[in-house]
Amino acid sequence: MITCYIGLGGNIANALGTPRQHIANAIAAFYASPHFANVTASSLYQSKAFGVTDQPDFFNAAVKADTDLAPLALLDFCQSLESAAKRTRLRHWGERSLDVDVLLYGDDTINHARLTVPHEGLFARNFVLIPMLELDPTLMVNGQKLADLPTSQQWQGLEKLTVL
Ligand SMILES: Nc1ncnc2c1ncn2[C@@H]1O[C@H](COP(=O)(O)OP(=O)(O)OP(=O)(O)O)[C@@H](O)[C@H]1O
Ligand SMILES: Nc1nc2c(c(=O)[nH]1)N=C(CO)CN2
Repeated sequence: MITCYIGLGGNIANALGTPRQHIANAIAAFYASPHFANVTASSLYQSKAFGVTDQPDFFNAAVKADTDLAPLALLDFCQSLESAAKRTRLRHWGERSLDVDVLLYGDDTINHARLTVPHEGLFARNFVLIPMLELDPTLMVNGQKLADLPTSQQWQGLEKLTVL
């Protein structure tokens, strides 16, 4: 079993539910699947949209779990959750009903056409870092203690998150 971190996000409702419901359903799927053990989920966070800013606030959360899935099978599982939420995605970095990303897969570095791990932008996105740190305040990635990042340059200019 490998410990993985998954990032969840979304900011628009569709016929199947609100972004909060989509995230809650996705978290429930990790608890329900036989491929995951020791599942823990962060709080839900709300933040201003990062990148493309003329869109509704995002909801984000993270999941930590031990998995027996290989990396690409884990990505398939994440994408099946997006499909189950009938993912709506309007533009690059734009509105979406549900985004499910593989953030970390053990200590592995993966550079595959379909999968980059650690997830690109992980270090620069507070809506990813803060939920991950809630799950493990001592988390290290590539020799970098994530808890040190909020004081770094990359933290500047990002909106403070609200715990719901
Ligand atoms: N760590 C990762 N987690 C999830 N998807 C990844 C990862 N690394 C690469 N990908 C690839 O990224 C592709 C696009 O993902 P997605 O549609 O969520 O785009 P995005 O990064 O959210 O940006 P966009 O705004 O263009 O949608 C996926 O098809 C997947 O193969
Ligand atoms: N706050 C926040 N902003 C975003 C997010 C997100 O999940 N949270 N996802 C995006 C597209 O991947 C673009 N901007």
